[in-house]
Amino acid sequence: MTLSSMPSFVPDTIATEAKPIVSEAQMQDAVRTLLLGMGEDPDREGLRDTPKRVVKSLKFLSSGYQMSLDELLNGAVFSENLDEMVLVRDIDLFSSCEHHILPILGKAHVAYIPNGKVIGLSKIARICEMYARRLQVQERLTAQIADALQGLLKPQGVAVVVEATHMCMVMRGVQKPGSWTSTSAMRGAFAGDARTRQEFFNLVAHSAAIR
Ligand SMILES: Nc1nc2c(ncn2[C@@H]2O[C@H](COP(=O)(O)OP(=O)(O)OP(=O)(O)O)[C@@H](O)[C@H]2O)c(=O)[nH]1
Ligand SMILES: [Zn+2]
Repeated sequence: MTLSSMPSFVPDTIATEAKPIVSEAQMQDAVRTLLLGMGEDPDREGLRDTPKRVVKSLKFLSSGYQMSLDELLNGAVFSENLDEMVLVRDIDLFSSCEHHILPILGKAHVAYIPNGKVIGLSKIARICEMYARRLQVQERLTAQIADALQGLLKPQGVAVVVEATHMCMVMRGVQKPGSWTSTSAMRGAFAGDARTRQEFFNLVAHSAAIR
């Protein structure tokens, strides 16, 4: 099964009712335990506020679970009788891999062909951010961005390419700095029409040529 034909296999939001309530203090205690496990002294001056900082940081990096498409969209979908491709490329992405909670750093290129509706350009980047600020695998992040746009705009098609490097493959584990992973999700015309897909890839490649 190709990525483009893969169904979206993870719910858009995580069911809140099933989630245990974990207090900020419990989270900080857990970080303190991790520091002890790392052979550190959590009471030394430099680390005294670290549990608090780490919890704050983790909450930010997972804040995408608290966001909704409706909220971030803020009504910025406009009726337009256009059918030319819109591409926003080189959207910086900072996500966290769900296996190691280490950074995934990269860029997204997102295109769609309208079908009576266009979306505020910044909202495309905001959609990328919402899904990036969750624990992710790159393939799912890519598919979620595509499916969100497909659902919101019912466009003629959506294409998303994500190029990223995974710190879990760079700083640890297999230790391969310089390795980049490309994932794509094609919907509608981009999945069904090779020429449309090619036009998208040409535009994305052009972006690489001018950087
Ligand atoms: N498909 C996919 N795999 C990922 C992603 N991020 C991390 N991984 C992989 O998830 C796998 C987890 O493998 P495990 O063997 O369970 O974990 P590990 O012992 O830490 O593996 P190593 O990274 O090989 O040391 C690794 O191969 C990672 O490279 C991602 O976004 N997509
Ligand atoms: Zn990882």
